[in-house]
Formats: sequence, structure tokens, C-alpha cells
Amino acid sequence: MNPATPEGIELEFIGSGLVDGQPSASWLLLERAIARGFHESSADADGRKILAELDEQDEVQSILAFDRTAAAPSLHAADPVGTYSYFAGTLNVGGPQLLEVHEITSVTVSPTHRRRGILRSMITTHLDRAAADGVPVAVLTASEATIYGRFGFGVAAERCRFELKSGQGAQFRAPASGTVQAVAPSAMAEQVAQLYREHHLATLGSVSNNSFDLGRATGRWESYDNLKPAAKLRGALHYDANGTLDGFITYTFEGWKQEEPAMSIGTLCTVNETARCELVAYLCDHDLIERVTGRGPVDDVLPTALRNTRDYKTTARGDHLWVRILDVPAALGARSYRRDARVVLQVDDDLGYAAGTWVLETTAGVMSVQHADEAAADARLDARDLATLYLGTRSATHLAGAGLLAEHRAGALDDLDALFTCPRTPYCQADF
Ligand SMILES: CC(=O)SCCNC(=O)CCNC(=O)[C@H](O)C(C)(C)COP(=O)(O)OP(=O)(O)OC[C@H]1O[C@@H](n2cnc3c(N)ncnc32)[C@H](O)[C@@H]1OP(=O)(O)O
Repeated sequence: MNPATPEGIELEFIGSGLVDGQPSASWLLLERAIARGFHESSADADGRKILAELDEQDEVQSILAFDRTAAAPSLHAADPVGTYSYFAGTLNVGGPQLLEVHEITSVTVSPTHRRRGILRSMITTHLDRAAADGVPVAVLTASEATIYGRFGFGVAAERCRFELKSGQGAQFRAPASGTVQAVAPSAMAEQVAQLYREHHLATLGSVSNNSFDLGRATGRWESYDNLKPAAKLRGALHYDANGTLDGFITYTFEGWKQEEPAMSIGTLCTVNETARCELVAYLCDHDLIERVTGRGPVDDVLPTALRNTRDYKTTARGDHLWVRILDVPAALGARSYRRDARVVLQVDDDLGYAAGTWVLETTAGVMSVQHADEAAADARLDARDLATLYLGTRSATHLAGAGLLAEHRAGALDDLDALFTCPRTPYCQADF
């Protein structure tokens, strides 16, 4: 399953960012290689300390790939030619419990060493270990949509960028029911942490936030490539009609040079849709502001909630969360189902983890999954498409229409749709 590491390449595992409170020598090599891999410059000494401490808090594990044949003056005589990191988190799969996952990040291979199988070697090494350790699912966000499907990852949540016309203030149909408080981001750390947790518990497709996100939402730093305080960031909290905290927003004024003065949403994290609409309405109600921009789910309630639905415009839409099922019974058994059905599903998986014929049987919304290679399959699909079916991102009928799911028993598509379709599409607001 795990191919040999390319000749001359050695994989080294590092498990800690700090030694005696300072970034370790291996971690400094990792940071430099990641920065180079994404065409950025390395952080300064203060920034490196912050990043190493954050990695330590999140217990980030990393793989460094070294080319043992490289010699000076090649920078790869010392620096790795590949990097790959992951840490433990949770995914909301719409079940009673959050599912333990590995979040994969910071994957880079040097341009001098690309397309020699170094990524393949790092990712299969990690996935083999994760599967052996009983981790049911791995997740990532991808720089390009063509890389990870071959490793069995499928799109499980998309995300939109939107723009809202706000010239005459908020034009929402429902009257406001809660209240908004303006709060300096630096003063809302406790509320941000609470709302991240509650949003995660309430939102299908949500992945737990890493430590970096808390600092970004509270203005401690602006971004990975600017670790200075975000001086222009503003914040607000939302309380429902009973005075219960149910959302926060951070935002920045884009400046007077814009033709239409705009507010740009940094983070919008709420426990319900009312808070989402009312925090956006709060930004629209700022005098002199013509536009509000932000990110949201593909089935955002905002255009539905507006008096003029055309005031909302999607400016971009694309894949965001990619899921890799490593353990079919554990992954499928973790979510709840709205209907009961029995379907025998054949899954093809080049890497083997999800491969086989599985009997899916749901009783009172709880699914049991049995491996039964002798059973006749009702339908057949690839592991990457199972990941897209898993949280209802696409229906079985939709996947079949795209030629990605074969129905072998009449009615199997209807059964799969009844099982997997969800009332809302999954949404992941976290970046990692
Ligand atoms: C989760 C994240 O961190 S996403 C960020 C990913 N990193 C980046 O985008 C930074 C810039 N790019 C890179 O560093 C590298 O090009 C990587 C990491 C994307 C690929 O690393 P490589 O070592 O070249 O990949 P490797 O040689 O193992 O290729 C494995 C397979 O993926 C394919 N592949 C690799 N990169 C790409 C790509 N950008 N687009 C399409 N296919 C790709 C290869 O063709 C190969 O396919 P095959 O095995 O079916 O023949």
C-alpha cells in the first residue's frame, strides 16, 4: 500500500515545536521550508516563536523529507525538500458526538524535487499510521482541487465569497429580535472561544479551530504572513432575545480609496442563523458603507432573508473541506440518519482503507456497517465519492448523474438519498 520512499529521500518525524521554550532546530527547518513552499518569506524571530508555540499547543506532528544526496551549495544539503504536518481535531458529522480526525496542513515539496513521489510517500506514510491508530477520518483544505482525489479525499464542504449591497442600511425581511454590542476584538477572547465551541457543535461539516484562529479573531495577529496585531480589526457580539450570547463578528473597513466604501468580514461565527443575519445587518447599518463582503455556506440564508435577494451576490464558490474516510464503519456509524434503509455499497479504494463491500443498515437513525465482500452490491462508487456522499454534500442521484456512482439494484439511489441527504449543506468556517 505504502510505496517505497523515492531513492535518496529520507522521511524524518518531528513532534514538537519547542525545546527549552525556543523553536527547535528541526522546527526552524520546517518553518523555512513551508514559507518557501508557499512563496512567502520566513517569519522574523518573534513570529517564529509565536508559530512554534502555536504548533506546540495544537500538538502538531510533522514529516520532513530530506534529500540525502544533496550537497552544498544546494540549500537542500541542510533544508528539507518536503514538509507535511497534521494534528488531532474533530469534525461535526451530524451525529451525537464529534468525530476524531487528523487535520492535514503545510504540505510542500520543493520545485527541484516535485513529481518524484515525495508527497505520495509522505501522505501514504501518514494515512497508514493514522489508520493503524484507529483515526477514522482525515481532513484537509487543498491549494489545488486536482491533487488529493487520487488519495481518496473527496469534497465534503464548499464555501462561497459574497458581497452584499448595503447603501440604505440593512434590508432584511424579519425584524431584529436580538441585540448587538460593539466590543474590541482583544476584549472578547472568552466569548470567541465559547462561540467557536458552540458553533462547532451546531454545524454539520465544521472542523475544530486551531490555536491560530483564536489569535486571529481577537486581533493578536493578522495572518500567517503578518504576525503583528491587527490594528484595524473591529468586533461585535450578538445576544438573542433572552440575552444569551449566540454569535460574534470581526471586520475591517477597506479604506476610503474604494469606489464603494466597504466592510470586509474577517470571522462570522454564530450558533444560529438569526445571529448570522443580525450581525451582517449590523455591518450594513454602518453609515457611509455601500458594501459588505464575507464568506459563507453555499446555502447561506442571507439572500433568502433579504427584502431584495439581488442585494446578495456570490463572487466566488469552491471546494473547501476535503474528507478521507479511513474506517468505513466508524465514520458512517458516527452520523445520524433521518430515515431507515438497507443498502449494500461497494467501495473502490486504491489505498485500501475503505475498500470492500459494506452492508449499511439503519435502525432508528443509527447505522450499523458490516464488511460483507460476498454480498451482491446495490451500488458502487470510489472512496473519494463516498466522502462527498457522507455528509450529504452531493446526493447519490447527483453523483450517479456525474457518472461517479453506479446503481446495481433499482431503488438503491432513492434509498441512498433518503439515508444521506441532510436538510442543510455542510459548512466549515475554519481554515487550517
Ligand atoms: C493540505 C495542504 O497543505 S494543500 C497545499 C499543497 N501544497 C502546495 O500547493 C504548494 C506547492 N506545491 C507543492 O509543494 C507540490 O507540488 C505538491 C505538494 C502539491 C505535490 O508534491 P509532489 O511531491 O510533486 O507530488 P508527487 O510527486 O508525490 O505526486 C503524487 C501524485 O499527485 C499528482 N500531483 C502532484 N501535484 C499535483 C498538482 N499540483 N496538480 C495535479 N496533480 C498533482 C502527481 O502527478 C502524482 O500523480 P500520480 O501518482 O497519480 O501519477
